[in-house]
Amino acid sequence: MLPTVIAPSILSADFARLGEEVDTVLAAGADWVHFDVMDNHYVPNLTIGPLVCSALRKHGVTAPIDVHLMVSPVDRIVGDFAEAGATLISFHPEASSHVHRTIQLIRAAGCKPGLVLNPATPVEVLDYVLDELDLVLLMSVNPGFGGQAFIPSALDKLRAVRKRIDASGRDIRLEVDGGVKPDNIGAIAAAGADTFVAGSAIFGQPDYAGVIARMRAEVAAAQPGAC
Ligand SMILES: O=C(CO)[C@H](O)[C@H](O)COP(=O)(O)O
Repeated sequence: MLPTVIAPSILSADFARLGEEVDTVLAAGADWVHFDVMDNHYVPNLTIGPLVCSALRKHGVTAPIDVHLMVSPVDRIVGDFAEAGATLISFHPEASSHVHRTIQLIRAAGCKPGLVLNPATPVEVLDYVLDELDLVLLMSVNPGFGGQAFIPSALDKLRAVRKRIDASGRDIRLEVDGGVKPDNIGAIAAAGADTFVAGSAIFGQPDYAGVIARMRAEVAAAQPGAC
């Protein structure tokens, strides 16, 4: 199992103070910045684009920026995010006509590619492309909004994807996103996730460090050896 990554989703941050919010959450122990891009087309919401990613880099953010594209079509925006400083870029197979080509495009742009599975997307979508990926992002809510409840069937799906990743023998991260909280993160970790996105659970509390520490402790208890 790869070391635990806690990736707060800035979707729930105070956008009027975004640079400060990101500095605070990283100082509180977060590993990555999870950057949710919504286009009001693939999902019914509209958020932020490459300009904001680039502004965070100019502000001095050096942590990995984990860009989750909820955008269709996806290919033409990949280069802009790579130039803006994205570290990882994940996309939904439903938003690409040629999934393998989009993965190659992300890697050629110098970023790590990830594929995102919605709650109703079968795990078979990973067939023939898993070995090309650095990350599988499993949605435990339907994409589009923060603050939704974790869909319990995501646990079985995590176990199924974990088996495939282990069988591949490659260091592919298994990330989960949606409704992740201190009181369910242990079960999520036990099901095989190593990378945890949390928006409202972290930014909705005054003590970011306290929430992140509790999350890490729950993961470590569920996955002895994780840190
Ligand atoms: O991608 C997302 C929604 O599409 C968000 O990252 C996700 O829902 C995180 O928010 P929360 O932790 O509040 O559920």
